[in-house]
Amino acid sequence: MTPATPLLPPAHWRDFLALTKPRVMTLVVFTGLCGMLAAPVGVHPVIGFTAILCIALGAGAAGALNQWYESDIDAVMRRTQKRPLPDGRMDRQAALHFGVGLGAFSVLFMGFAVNAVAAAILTVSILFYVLVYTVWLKRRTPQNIVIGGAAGAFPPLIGWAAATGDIALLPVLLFLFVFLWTPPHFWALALFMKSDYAAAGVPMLPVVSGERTTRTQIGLYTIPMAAVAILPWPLGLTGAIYGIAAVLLTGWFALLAVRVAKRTTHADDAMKPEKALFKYSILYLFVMFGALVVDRWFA
Ligand code: HEM
Ligand SMILES: CC(C)=CCC/C(C)=C/CC/C(C)=C/COP(=O)(O)OP(=O)(O)O
Repeated sequence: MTPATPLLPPAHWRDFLALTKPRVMTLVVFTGLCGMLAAPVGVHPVIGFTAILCIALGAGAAGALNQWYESDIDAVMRRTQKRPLPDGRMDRQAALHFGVGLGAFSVLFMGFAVNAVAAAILTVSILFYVLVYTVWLKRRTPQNIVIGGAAGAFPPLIGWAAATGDIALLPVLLFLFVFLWTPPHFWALALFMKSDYAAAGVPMLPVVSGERTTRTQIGLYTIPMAAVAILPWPLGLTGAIYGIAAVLLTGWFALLAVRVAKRTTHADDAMKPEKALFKYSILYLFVMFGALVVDRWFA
């Protein structure tokens, strides 16, 4: 007989906030904002604000549903053990209702207040993160983040669509850029979090195929990522501000990726190259999208 689940008191608002993965989502929302600001048409500030709010709420909902589904894994990994569900600070039903309610609200609000195209892409990204990545692929294949990672690449498209009601070549390139950035971003982290994933039985690339393959794959994905990062400039979609920033920032990314790829065993660096690449990957995406907006507005 299964023991009855003890009734938990209502969770603190901070725990609901933690369910939305606020730190990761800042970059998701920022790329959405930059996608909107890079569009060739002005947006009414209220509509613009609403669109960004909806991306934030939708992404938060996706994060909550992800945590609802995988609290068993989160309970095993040191990095995630203190989350509200594995730590027993929140009732599972509450997390589920919060995620579904917030997700539905974000999509409907986007649809009614902004436009149907933005609402449709937001729906796809939430479903992609929750169903394709979390439920279907994460526990099955080391390609989980390659395919499922597409979810996190949609926000620039959503932001652009919120402004124009349409999609175009530049936001598609931005989608591809984040899509190709995700494997080096995540596998760099997975290299130094390998034992956590192994303990939880999650088939991340370093666990299944080993460190050597992961390092090579990071190097390989960096090549098309770099090409797509710079491409908007020669295509005339951006000016030299973005172009020069892209060349320099991407050059540094490539250098770090080569250091990760070449590393064979553990040397005594101040910081392991994979840790340096992971940290830089976040700063890199922030600055690249910032440079895009500066270029489109001031060039
Ligand atoms: C499937 C794709 C991805 C996976 C599996 C992944 C995984 C992770 C993990 C495990 C962390 C450590 C966070 C933590 O300590 O809880 C992290 C950090 C982070 N990720 Fe990703 N990520 C992915 C895609 C993205 C995307 C698309 C973005 C934004 C565009 C992003 C932005 C960030 C940021 C900003 C952080 C740092 C958070 C902090 O400061 O704690 N990630 N990522
Ligand atoms: C609606 C919308 C724009 C959604 C975007 C959601 C999205 C794909 C965000 C970035 C990806 C992310 C948080 C991965 C965490 O992986 P994980 O879930 O394996 O990490 P964990 O081990 O920390 O739970």
